[in-house]
Amino acid sequence: MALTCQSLLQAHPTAWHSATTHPFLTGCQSGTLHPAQFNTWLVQDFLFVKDFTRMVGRVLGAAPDDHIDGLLAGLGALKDELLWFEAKAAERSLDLSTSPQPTCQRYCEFMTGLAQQPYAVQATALWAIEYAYNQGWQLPGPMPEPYTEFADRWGNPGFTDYVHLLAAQADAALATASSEVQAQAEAAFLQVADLEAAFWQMAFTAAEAVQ
Ligand SMILES: Cc1ncc(C[n+]2csc(CCO)c2C)c(N)n1
Repeated sequence: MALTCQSLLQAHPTAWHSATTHPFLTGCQSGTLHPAQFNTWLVQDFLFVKDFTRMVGRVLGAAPDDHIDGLLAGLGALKDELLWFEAKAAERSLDLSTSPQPTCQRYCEFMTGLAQQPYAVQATALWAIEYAYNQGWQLPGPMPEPYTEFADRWGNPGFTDYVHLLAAQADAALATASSEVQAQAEAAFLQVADLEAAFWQMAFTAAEAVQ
């Protein structure tokens, strides 16, 4: 039977739980997160999203005809996303021209390496990266200010629909993939889960020194 996004979630509940639940997110919800922790995340995630945009461009280059529309819509939304990150950073007087931390760097290198993988693997990783935020920002429950807009941005019905589309596209590609490619897709899913958990941890601890 072909691998699907749903079967990946069912096979790896612990890894996915670590990717989508973290004291960083519950700290936003309870109001106990230190601003330095949030600001570290904001700056590093801007750097991440810039590289993610390049990755989506490469996925588009590998996509079958009937996946182009959906990926183009995602790329269009990323233009607004990057401007929004810049506005949020300006509100907080944060300098975005900083270096990526090692964990962010590692995640960006993973995304660069995906270009060498078959489209089914790229589509699976793209879905997992987006779904991690779609779930992670919603799971703690309603977010108080100043985090409400962050949770709404990735929890709103339009973004949730987009993530469902990405899952359908990944499932379609996996349906005709060899067992070797399916195994590569599973490995990529687990790498995304690990990198997501590490990214939260990076923001949560990196700021301790300046608290
Ligand atoms: C570490 C990290 N992982 C996943 C995302 C999710 N994500 C990447 S780009 C984007 C905008 C819409 O496509 C979203 C929600 C993130 N931001 N940061």
